[in-house]
Amino acid sequence: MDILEKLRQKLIVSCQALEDEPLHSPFIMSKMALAAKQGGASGIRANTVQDIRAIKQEVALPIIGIIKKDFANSGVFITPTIHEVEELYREGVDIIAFDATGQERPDGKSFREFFSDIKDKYPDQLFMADISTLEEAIGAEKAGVDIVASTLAGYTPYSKDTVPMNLLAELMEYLSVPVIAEGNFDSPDKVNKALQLGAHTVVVGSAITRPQIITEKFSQAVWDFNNNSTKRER
Ligand SMILES: CC(=O)N[C@H](C=O)[C@@H](O)[C@H](O)[C@H](O)COP(=O)(O)O
Repeated sequence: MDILEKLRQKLIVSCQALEDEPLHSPFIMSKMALAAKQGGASGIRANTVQDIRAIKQEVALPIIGIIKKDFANSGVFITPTIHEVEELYREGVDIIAFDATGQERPDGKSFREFFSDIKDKYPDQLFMADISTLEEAIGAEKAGVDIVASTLAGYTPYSKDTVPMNLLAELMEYLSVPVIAEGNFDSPDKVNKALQLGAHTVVVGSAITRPQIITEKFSQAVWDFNNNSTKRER
């Protein structure tokens, strides 16, 4: 069975912790991946060759690989240039994901130029386009990507007000390639709704693998309680 078929209507868990996050460590990400697998995940999304290598030692699940890299001259940070694609290809991942937004890229190329370079070089690799608008999604599909994902909805300056679920509904209407729901699908209800809308699969990250963000939600509940004037004293 091919990878896309294996992932159809399944859960993918994103196991990522950047350098400034408490769980930053390939070892910890590999254990997160194991926990995700035990909880029923069918795939893992991971950042950096080091994390991917550690995760492969721990679980035999399909991997969506990315390399995040910041450039001073560009807002594009998910697998931004052909160099990161080369690193991921050399390591070997089932799907390589990258920024397919309309933002200026660090190498000065348009998305189309970037994609045609990597497709020419690696014709058999599966490629996933992380987009933030319907227009970018249509452009990515036309360019020939294998998968489109809503990952960057809300993260580009011009998509700040986008509700990922609404964008997903639009993507389902206009695209023919498989669409992955990713980015703030942070509850079981939203995962269910995304699948009902026709998402090929759903990627969940922070709500499972970023404990500092999970804790914030509980802290907020405590803060709300303490700042509520109808609070009952005992
Ligand atoms: C914008 C950005 O940097 N997104 C990243 C993409 O790889 C990850 O940090 C997210 O955790 C991932 O997309 C899953 O989304 P969420 O954590 O909302 O379930």
